[in-house]
Amino acid sequence: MRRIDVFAPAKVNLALHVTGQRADGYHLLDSLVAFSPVGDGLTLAPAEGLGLKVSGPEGAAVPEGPENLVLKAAALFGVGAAVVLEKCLPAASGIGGGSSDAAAALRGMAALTGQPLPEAGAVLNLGADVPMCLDPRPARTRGIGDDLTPVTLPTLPAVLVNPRVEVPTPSVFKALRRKDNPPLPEIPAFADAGACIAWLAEQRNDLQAPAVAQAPVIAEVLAVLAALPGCQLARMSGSGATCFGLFGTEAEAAAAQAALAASHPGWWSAHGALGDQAQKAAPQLR
Ligand SMILES: C[C@@](CO)(OP(=O)(O)O)[C@H](O)COP(=O)(O)OP(=O)(O)OC[C@H]1O[C@@H](n2ccc(N)nc2=O)[C@H](O)[C@@H]1O
Ligand SMILES: Nc1ncnc2c1ncn2[C@@H]1O[C@H](COP(=O)(O)OP(=O)(O)O)[C@@H](O)[C@H]1O
Repeated sequence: MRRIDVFAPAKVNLALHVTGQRADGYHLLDSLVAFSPVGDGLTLAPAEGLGLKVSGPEGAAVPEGPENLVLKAAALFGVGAAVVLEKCLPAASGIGGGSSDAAAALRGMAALTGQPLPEAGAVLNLGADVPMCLDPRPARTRGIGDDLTPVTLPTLPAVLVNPRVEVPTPSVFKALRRKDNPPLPEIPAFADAGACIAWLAEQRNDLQAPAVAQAPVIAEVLAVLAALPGCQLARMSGSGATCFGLFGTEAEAAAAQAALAASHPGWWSAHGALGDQAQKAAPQLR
């Protein structure tokens, strides 16, 4: 029987500037995103009806019913499928796990059925982060996350850390004081990872301060990351609470993650070079 495997990479907001708010309450963003080789795995097979089984180390935190974004995405194709989600990314953590799962389900269902991907409006309806996760390459994202411009970035060795507190995205946006912050400047062509990190250091995540106010442990995560040998920049992703540290080499990032896992065994962490995961995320027929 045909079976499709699809990888759903974590999304990282390297910078996230909140530049305005629409009449419907959604915020206008100007963000630079890249994708991690760490993520969730989906397997899809033909079936009479639509069904989902969730497994994996982080599976207990996500719903298995129709509210799971994987089922909402798969339902857009109007045919049955048996889907297994291997959940490795912490849920509601600012690295778009649910959005990336939904995007992977769309890629997988298109491969399984031969149908085209749903139109842009239906994809965006699943979540503001789903369009950027559909083709997981570095991009500048504007609008509410749906206006995408591909960018070329050097790969960025990184450590991801989540202190295991959930900060709901709506409450972080609500707590934001200023909604009319300056956008990103023009994104230059970076000579190497060091030049990119130096430029990123001048940018911001405008959601970081309101997230820290709701979950002060995020400040501790940022301080611990910044103190790891070789860490050149520590920042929060999305609406948190996951933070990332950027390093000069993958060996430094791996060593830093090992040290952090030993000193803070209660925190989730992972390492890998942020960049273009489109190839790894392409549906594989088994
Ligand atoms: C903040 C970001 C940055 O990439 O990432 P995460 O923290 O979710 O990873 C995203 O904008 C989140 O995208 P996503 O999680 O898909 O959002 P949605 O489900 O569409 O919206 C959840 C809620 O977040 C708020 N929201 C979301 C996006 C946006 N541009 N403005 C908003 O105000 C709204 O209150 C909305 O009801
Ligand atoms: N497949 C899924 N994975 C994770 N969360 C999901 C999924 N489907 C639905 N959700 C719900 O979506 C919410 C946001 O999850 P997620 O997309 O991981 O957040 P974030 O984008 O902040 O990392 C959670 O509260 C969770 O219950």
